[in-house]
Amino acid sequence: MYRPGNQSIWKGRQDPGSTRDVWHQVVQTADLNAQIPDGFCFLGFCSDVGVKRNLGRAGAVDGPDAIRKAMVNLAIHFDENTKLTDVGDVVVSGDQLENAQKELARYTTSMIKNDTFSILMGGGHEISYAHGKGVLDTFPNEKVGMINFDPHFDLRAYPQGAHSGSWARQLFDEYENFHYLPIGINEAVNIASMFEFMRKKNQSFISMEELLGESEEDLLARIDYFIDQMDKVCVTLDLDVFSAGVAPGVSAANPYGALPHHIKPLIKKILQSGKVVSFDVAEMSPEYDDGRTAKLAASFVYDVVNRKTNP
Ligand SMILES: N=CN[C@@H](CCC(=O)O)C(=O)O
Ligand SMILES: [Mn+2]
Repeated sequence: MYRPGNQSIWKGRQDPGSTRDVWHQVVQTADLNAQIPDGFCFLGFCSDVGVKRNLGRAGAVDGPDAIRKAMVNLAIHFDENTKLTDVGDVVVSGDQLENAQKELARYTTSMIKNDTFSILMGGGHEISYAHGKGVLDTFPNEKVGMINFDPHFDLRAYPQGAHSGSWARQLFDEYENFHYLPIGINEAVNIASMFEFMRKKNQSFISMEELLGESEEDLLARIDYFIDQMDKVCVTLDLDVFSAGVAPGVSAANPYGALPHHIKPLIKKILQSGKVVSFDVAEMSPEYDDGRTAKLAASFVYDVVNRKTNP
């Protein structure tokens, strides 16, 4: 079920005389069924059905509003030509995850076709099946690469339906033009058959050891190598790639994770490739947060908007 953007959430700090300093002063709201706005659109996916099906900790259903609230006071460092629009949420009705994923994919396709940059906000990582499907349906004859910042491959089987740990497997199963670069893979939390799956599909990955230990230059060379072979790229940031110390508000809190400075320069460089059509941030779970994780998620939304606008 879709619901349009709600202007009442976009309020925050208001310094005397200030009219255009912070995001809540410029973010508009819209109904995607009436018009697809230009610029950047924020679309939430209110779901933790996939997390529950994957036996994770529930709570991500309220993730989109938590991220929005952390975005309201972000500083404006772009000009009047940059439009930011909150286009609301796709909400899972009951257990109807697959229907909601199809709906989110359709809206994503519509936005990309309009040349609108979609920033999708989860919600469990099942958001990325919908995100990937939306991109792949838009470009059926092009090589589409998804870069996933995540300790998990998310290549699990899904005999009882889609879930938060199956989305990449589903995209491989359904699309021959899907290509995948996971970054931050922790061997300890991925079963051996997933490494074998990646080998058979001829896909590479960057481990957590490499993410934390290799030079930025070497990491960027590996990422560039992947992007060079793709026609279009989309990015998903699973907040559980971060250390639990900086991102407690997720289902699978990470004892061996990255810090923001490991990932920020990589995402900035990926955005500079000019091939990125959309971005999602997944697994925001306010239930376990004290505000830290939502602010971290918002800081990446900030980077996406600013690096796309001032590369
Ligand atoms: N999106 C999450 N996927 C992980 C969850 C791991 C966990 O709950 O501990 C996975 O299935 O591996
Ligand atoms: Mn994960």
